[in-house]
Amino acid sequence: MHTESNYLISYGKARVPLYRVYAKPLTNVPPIPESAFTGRPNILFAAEIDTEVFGQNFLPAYTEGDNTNVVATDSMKNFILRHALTFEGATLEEFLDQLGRQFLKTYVQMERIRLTGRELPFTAASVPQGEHGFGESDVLFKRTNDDFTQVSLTFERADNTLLISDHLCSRMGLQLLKVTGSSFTRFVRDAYTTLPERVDRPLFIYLDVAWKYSDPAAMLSSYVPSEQVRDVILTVFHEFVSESIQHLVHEMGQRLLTRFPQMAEVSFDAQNRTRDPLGESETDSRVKVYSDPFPAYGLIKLTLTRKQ
Ligand SMILES: O=c1[nH]c(=O)c2[nH]c(=O)[nH]c2[nH]1
Repeated sequence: MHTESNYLISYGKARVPLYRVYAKPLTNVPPIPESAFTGRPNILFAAEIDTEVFGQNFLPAYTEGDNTNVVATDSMKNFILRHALTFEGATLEEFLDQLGRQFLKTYVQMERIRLTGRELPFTAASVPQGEHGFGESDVLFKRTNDDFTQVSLTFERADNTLLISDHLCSRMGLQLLKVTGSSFTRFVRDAYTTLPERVDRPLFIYLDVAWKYSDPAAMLSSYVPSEQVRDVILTVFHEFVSESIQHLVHEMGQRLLTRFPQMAEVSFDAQNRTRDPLGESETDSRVKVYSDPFPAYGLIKLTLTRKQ
């Protein structure tokens, strides 16, 4: 006996790691004033891929133990790795676009699929180059815990074609500390307020930024590299004297919408990780020491959508 229920179900494989070597270099990226980034060699193309299958036709697997419409998640892992070998593109967006279409073409059992890719960041080692000083190795790469690209694409069937029904591109995990040139003053003061007004504070933020294209096809034809998005964020933070994180992310969002006309929307998740001042030099007021604050952190969000 089962109680009559509504079901929301999905299944898939999470965090399939792949390390593809000698992928196609990314070249001819149009330069922007805030960034030196115009491409990358892709000697090492490393990412983690998640698959999530949605629909109702595999509900019998849950309710009756009938796996007729279930694709083993182990096969999904093999499918991803096999296609990584033949991938001829240069971006995570292209890889997920091809992979999503191939999944739905191969498996009629899948109604809708969401693929998420997270770059595993590596940087080329800096090595001596004879008389030319130091330069980037073309064989040795160093795994970093740096910020990274993340892309999520959802594919579904429509009549006889496949379409991207949702997408989100992002740069995740930025951790930025600006030592001077940020303030936070004139906020509500009452019996609960202990925070002093700070005209100049060392602003430390954790930041994720995400964007959507007006037309998802522009992801391939008019690609926005997350490295350039990161560099726009760094430039704005460097230049702008903000009154708050709210003020800062708004300025970043406006600059991104101006710089990239193909973006329809940009959104931010910012955490305030500013440290508490613990000491100041008596001889040089620029010299200060900070330490960890109370462990809870401020959370600031913003979504900017281009007006039609
Ligand atoms: O930039 C900030 N925004 C806030 O909303 C806030 N609140 C707070 O205590 N410190 C800060 N800093």
